[in-house]
This record gives sequence, structure tokens and C-alpha cells, in this order.
Amino acid sequence: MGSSTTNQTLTEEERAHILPLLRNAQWVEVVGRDAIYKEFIFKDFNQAFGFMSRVALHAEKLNHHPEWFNVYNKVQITLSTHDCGGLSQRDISLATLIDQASLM
Ligand SMILES: C[C@H](O)[C@H](O)[C@H]1CNC2=NC(N)=NC(=O)C2=N1
Repeated sequence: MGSSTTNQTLTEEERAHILPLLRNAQWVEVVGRDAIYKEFIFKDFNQAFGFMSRVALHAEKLNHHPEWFNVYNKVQITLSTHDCGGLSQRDISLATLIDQASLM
């Protein structure tokens, strides 16, 4: 999929389809901003940082980067597409990879 389609904010139709799936996976919509958020808790810092390393590799490959905050075993992630000022297909793709990376 080219950047002309992936850099557009999601349509209402796309949102109606994808947001329930994301909510099932514990992603929540950020209040007052077109973005999604999820908190990950690991056993310790080593597990958290391993997860962040896997996500970082995906982010570089996709050229799409998370806003995130880590303290010890907790990683809080917000996804939004800065280029279009809201949620795009890129955020959905990264969210899916992030969830996979959290299970490894
Ligand atoms: C120049 C570079 O391609 C852009 O700034 C990319 C990098 N990573 C990005 N990450 C996110 N989350 N949104 C963007 O719009 C974005 N744009």
C-alpha cells in the first residue's frame, strides 16, 4: 500500500470496522486527540526493553514511530500519524506488530 493511501486519516467506515477489534486488544481511543493508546506491563525492565527493541525495528522498517514512555516494567504507547494529524492505516499496522511483539 502506497503512502498516498496510508497517510490519510481513516474513514468512518474503516473506523467502524477496526476500532472494535483494537478495543478487544485493549487499545483505547485517546480523549481529545485522534490517536490510540495501550499500556503494556512486563515482568521486569529486561522484558520491557526487549519488547521495545522489537518494536523499534518494526518502526524503522515502516518509517512509522510510536510515542512511548517507559518506566521499569511498564511501556505506555500512543499511536497517531503526525503527517496527517490523526489515525491512519499506518497506526493500525504498527499496533498489530506491537501486539505480536508483546507476546514474544
Ligand atoms: C520524515 C519521516 O518520514 C516522517 O516524519 C515519518 C516518520 N515517523 C512517523 N511516525 C508517526 N507516528 N507519524 C508520522 O507521521 C511519521 N512520519
